[in-house]
Amino acid sequence: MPANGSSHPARKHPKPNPSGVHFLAAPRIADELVRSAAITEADLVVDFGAGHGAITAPLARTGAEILAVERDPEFVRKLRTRLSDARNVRVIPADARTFSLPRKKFAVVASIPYAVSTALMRRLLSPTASALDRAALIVEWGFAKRLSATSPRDLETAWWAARFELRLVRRIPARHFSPAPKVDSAHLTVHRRGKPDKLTDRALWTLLQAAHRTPHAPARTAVAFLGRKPHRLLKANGIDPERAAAAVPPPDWAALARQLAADRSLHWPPLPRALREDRR
Ligand SMILES: C[S@@+](CC[C@H](N)C(=O)[O-])C[C@H]1O[C@@H](n2cnc3c(N)ncnc32)[C@H](O)[C@@H]1O
Repeated sequence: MPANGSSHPARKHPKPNPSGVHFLAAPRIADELVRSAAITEADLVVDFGAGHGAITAPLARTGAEILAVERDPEFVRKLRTRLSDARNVRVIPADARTFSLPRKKFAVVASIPYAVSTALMRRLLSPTASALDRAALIVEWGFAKRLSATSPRDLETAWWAARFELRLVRRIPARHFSPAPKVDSAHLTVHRRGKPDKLTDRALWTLLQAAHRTPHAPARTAVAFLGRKPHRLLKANGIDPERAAAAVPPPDWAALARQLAADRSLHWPPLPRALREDRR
């Protein structure tokens, strides 16, 4: 075993790796990842792209029920051998993009393959029916920066950030993976902000859509359609009416949506199907 404590020695020079498989070669980072998700015996946890079990093994030690999802049959075989004593781990040969997500509350702790990051986050964070409670993820650095930005750059990210707290915990240098990828990664945590009712979700989506239709226009123009006094409405909710609509933090739009949803004289269009259920 190499000095870094991994069974997969880190290479000095990145080799071409078209499959995008980068094994975590730092057990300390895997432990931190698991700890940051506060996993207990009561949890159901999915590890997407389990590989050789760098994250599955410390997850197994928490006593939680673990679903280790892996697409590569060779890795599945090795992982089953490695974790044959762990009765709380089920190794599932499946594609993360089509695997049936649990219907009961679950957490995700995983180093997700870069190539499927967006598709997977969309499945986990977009549908109101998603039972995801929290996640601790290793993702590509740029992706983590984009997701955790105070002002999301697009409507989809704003929807995610309004309903989940997306926090960049720290940068993880490429040297901690084997083979080392070209770019650094990040430890990103995800926590559900609460379970809003259906009307609040509909009001939120309508507000975010309006804000991102003309992202640079002042927030007051985004709420003009409501036919209320935009200045007063926004100020009462701690939103600067002159601030660019897309720069208003999504949780502020969510607070406004909660208030507006309580007003039964207002009507909100239904959510698109992709925001109600998982469309694999
Ligand atoms: C970045 S590696 C992480 C491996 C391991 N979790 C670790 O941290 O060392 C990504 C893993 O995801 C697997 N993978 C790639 N695409 C996948 C997909 N669509 N569904 C499931 N697993 C996938 C790869 O085979 C690989 O094992």
